[in-house]
Amino acid sequence: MKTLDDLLSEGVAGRRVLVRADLNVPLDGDKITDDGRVRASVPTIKKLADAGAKVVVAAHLGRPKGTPDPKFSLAPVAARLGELLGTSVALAQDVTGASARSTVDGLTDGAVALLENVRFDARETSKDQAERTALASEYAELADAFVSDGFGVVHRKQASVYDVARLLPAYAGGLVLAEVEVLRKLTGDPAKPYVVVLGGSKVSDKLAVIESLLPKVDQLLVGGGMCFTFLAAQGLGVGDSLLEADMIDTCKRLLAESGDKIMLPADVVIADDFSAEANTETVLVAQMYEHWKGLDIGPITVERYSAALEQAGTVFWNGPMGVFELAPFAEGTRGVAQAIAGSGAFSVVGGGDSAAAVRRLGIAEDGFSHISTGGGASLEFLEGKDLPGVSVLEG
Ligand SMILES: Nc1ncnc2c1ncn2[C@@H]1O[C@H](COP(=O)(O)OP(=O)(O)O)[C@@H](O)[C@H]1O
Ligand SMILES: O=C(OP(=O)(O)O)[C@H](O)COP(=O)(O)O
Repeated sequence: MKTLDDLLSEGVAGRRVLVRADLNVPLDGDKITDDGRVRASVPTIKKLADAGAKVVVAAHLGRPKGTPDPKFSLAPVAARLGELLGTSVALAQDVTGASARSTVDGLTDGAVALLENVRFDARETSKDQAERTALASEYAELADAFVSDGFGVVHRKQASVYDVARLLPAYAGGLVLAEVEVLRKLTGDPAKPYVVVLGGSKVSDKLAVIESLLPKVDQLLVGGGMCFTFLAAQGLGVGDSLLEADMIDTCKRLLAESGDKIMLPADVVIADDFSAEANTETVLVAQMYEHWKGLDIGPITVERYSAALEQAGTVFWNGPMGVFELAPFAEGTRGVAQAIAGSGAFSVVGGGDSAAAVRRLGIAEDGFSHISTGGGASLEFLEGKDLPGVSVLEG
């Protein structure tokens, strides 16, 4: 696999280099609430710019529906990236259209431009390889070389992650290399017990991962939006909580096959609305109300999960335990984060929101051995799955 250092030693002055970064940050309106991913992307971009490249950054934000949507514009990200780089970053108004082409044509050596959200073009995430390749060819026309540095997105077989790497000379960026190196420590011979904590809201993505992860771990602690499909599989009513109904049978089977490894919440914080002003109650999982939503794990659960984490030799955590962005539902995530940070285990936390939660809840970052920018990407790596955005670089 060729790396950023190889590209730099080939010489990049005056060459256009397309960098796929993961700039998918949490926003409150147009305010970035955690800029961790932007910061993590700076070193690679800066090295290229300092070496005189014309740097063209491609990234996604959220999950727009394949068409331009101002809510998902990268404008706030372009501004923040410019502040961190100490230079202005031109934002193209489209992905590969007239604005992108003229923005790239206007770049001087060492300057940086950002394309608009790549997911504004439906071909980016298409299942049809020909469609993705057509878009990838348009990216390839904007650059002479490609650097894959968006670790958080390397598990996606998408045009700006995978297909473009087949059309341009492609190199692994510093962030991708660093993340893979740390995560390898978890796939070798992790110190036991190896405890994985899973939560968050990308339920179907992550339920799919559990099956292959279970044989590798000693204990799986489930919280966040993830837990309700398991609780439903146990025959419990979960009200209006996040539920992946077509995965209930899978969860039943997983509980039957590996129930001793899977820990589920004993109590949850429920609310009559998805809001900080909602009425809330803490109830045992068998007592959830119809039409209320489970938005956090409860204190009994935090205590049990903390006890398991105290014993751990290795911990991997992805996905907040609740809607930590709203104060009434932040305590589960805080409690589990504190338990991991205090455990003394080799600990990795991964995922845009999980990493943001650590910082926002004021948990000391040095309590974790590594804070990864990728949640789903880390999980798929730990599962032993091929990461298309990495293996494509291996040729
Ligand atoms: N019980 C829940 N119901 C709905 N959303 C939840 C729940 N618990 C956590 N979340 C949400 O999950 C989101 C993060 O999920 P995800 O993207 O899977 O994590 P990460 O970015 O760390 O990989 C957060 O915005 C959080 O509010
Ligand atoms: O936020 C991300 O992943 P994560 O929530 O698993 O950390 C990445 O930017 C990938 O986004 P996607 O899951 O919409 O493809």
